[in-house]
Amino acid sequence: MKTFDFIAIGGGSAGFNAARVAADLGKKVAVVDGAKTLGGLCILKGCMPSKTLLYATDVLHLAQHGRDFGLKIPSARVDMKRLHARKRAIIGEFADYRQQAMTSGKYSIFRESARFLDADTVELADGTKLRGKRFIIGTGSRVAVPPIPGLSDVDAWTSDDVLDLDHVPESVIVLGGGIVACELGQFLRRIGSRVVLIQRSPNILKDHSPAASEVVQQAFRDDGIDLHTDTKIESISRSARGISVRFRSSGRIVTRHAKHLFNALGRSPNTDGLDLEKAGVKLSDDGRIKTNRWQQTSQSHIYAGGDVCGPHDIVHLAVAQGELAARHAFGVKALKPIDPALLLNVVFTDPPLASIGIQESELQENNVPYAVATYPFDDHGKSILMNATRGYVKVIADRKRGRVLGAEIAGSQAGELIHCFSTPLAMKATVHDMLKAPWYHPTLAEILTYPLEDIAEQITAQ
Ligand SMILES: Cc1cc2nc3c(=O)[nH]c(=O)nc-3n(C[C@H](O)[C@H](O)[C@H](O)COP(=O)(O)OP(=O)(O)OC[C@H]3O[C@@H](n4cnc5c(N)ncnc54)[C@H](O)[C@@H]3O)c2cc1C
Ligand SMILES: NC(=O)c1ccc[n+]([C@@H]2O[C@H](COP(=O)([O-])OP(=O)(O)OC[C@H]3O[C@@H](n4cnc5c(N)ncnc54)[C@H](O)[C@@H]3O)[C@@H](O)[C@H]2O)c1
Repeated sequence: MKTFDFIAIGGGSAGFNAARVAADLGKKVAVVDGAKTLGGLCILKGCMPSKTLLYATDVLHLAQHGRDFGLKIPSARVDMKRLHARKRAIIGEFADYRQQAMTSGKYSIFRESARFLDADTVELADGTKLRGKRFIIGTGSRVAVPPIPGLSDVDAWTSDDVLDLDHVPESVIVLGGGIVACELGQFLRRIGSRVVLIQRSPNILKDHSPAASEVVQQAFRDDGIDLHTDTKIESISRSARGISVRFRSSGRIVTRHAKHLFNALGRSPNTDGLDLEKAGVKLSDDGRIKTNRWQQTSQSHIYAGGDVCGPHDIVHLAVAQGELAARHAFGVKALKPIDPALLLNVVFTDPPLASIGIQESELQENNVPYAVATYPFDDHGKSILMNATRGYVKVIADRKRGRVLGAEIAGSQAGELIHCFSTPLAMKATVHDMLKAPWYHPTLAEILTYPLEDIAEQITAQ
């Protein structure tokens, strides 16, 4: 049996980065991954393919609205074969780069799935047994199939299928209103499909404020998406018209038909088949692996990172968790746990949403006084000339000193603009500190000075 200082089970964002750090610390490392293609979700079927496609439909949408800018663009349409080929080429390059890094000899790679025999040993599907002094479990997540009558009987698409389309589907019913449903539902609509989107809660993107969700909801309605919120799906069935979904909405039963069904109802952690009980690794109530602030599971030498433990399926967090776990496992000094007060979230719809830090709902729940100011994009020079007038920016700060606690942006370039707050939040800066910085004119970023100035005035007036 081979023995390693560190074994990463799963070579995605969490496992790969944990293994890289452990190898850099001079440890003997193994990565075990049972996937047909190495690279992990983000590169192969998550962030990168989805953003390649969404960027293309952002360009398409601008071209189709050329008239608004005084341009004559006779027609702009998607060429799905070319878009598909471009996505494959880009993802192929990213995957090659990652695969080279993984097979460079820095650590041993085992292309099999693993399961625990006990807290120190894993067995691979080919029967190989590996002993580890420390482990990280980074096995990721898979699409969930909730118990909705009929859902498991129809051949529903997942995000994997939508990301690999090489034609425009005539019509699609999207189940769910989370990030996957919204990003890819809008993509489908913008390439020309008829899209119905059915969300259970009163708003899509329910992890964001209702006001931010409404900015995207209005854009979806204007795009022609048949949007239904506050619903309860009763049943799904196959019909002569393809797929039919019956759901309750405002006390009425509504039925919608489409050629295809897209299940975007969430993801579940990949814990099945790992025999975690043999290793003594415990799960939380939500089925994810339970970890402490150093990413240790209930067995202190077994760590977990990424979607398998959460609490958020966000790639920079999976990377940070993997790196932290490896450093902690080998006693690197002066480590800091991941700060939940710096949570950063971006939704790549058009317009996009982004938030960082503590949001108003959390402060209200905890009765924490705060100062807040918002400013609309339709009153800002640069966004007006860009015809990007939907939405607003919001800054939240502590009421005494004006320390920035959080920000929310619903509108053009939100995913880029929100990073104006990353360093100030990490450095515990105040609105006054941020106002000392130069802000170039005319830029979109300059809009942020208005809520910052508003809060500075609120504090002076106290
Ligand atoms: C459509 C889509 C778009 C997304 N877009 C974004 C985005 O824009 N930004 C963002 O931050 N996040 C995004 N995400 C989320 C992000 O992709 C994930 O949070 C992240 O990739 C998870 O990384 P991970 O290391 O936990 O898992 P993965 O990258 O999934 O890695 C898990 C690895 O474990 C392997 N494995 C599983 N079981 C076993 C086993 N028993 N033995 C051995 N190996 C095993 C798998 O083969 C896989 O390679 C998106 C997700 C989706 C679905
Ligand atoms: N831009 C990004 O960072 C990005 C992009 C894509 C995915 N992701 C991550 O991937 C993860 C998975 O995303 P997701 O959108 O698949 O899952 P999700 O859990 O975020 O969303 C699922 C949605 O489906 C709804 N839903 C559940 N059951 C329902 C029912 N019976 N009827 C109607 N609606 C129902 C839920 O209310 C929820 O809004 C997320 O955690 C997300 O953070 C991130």
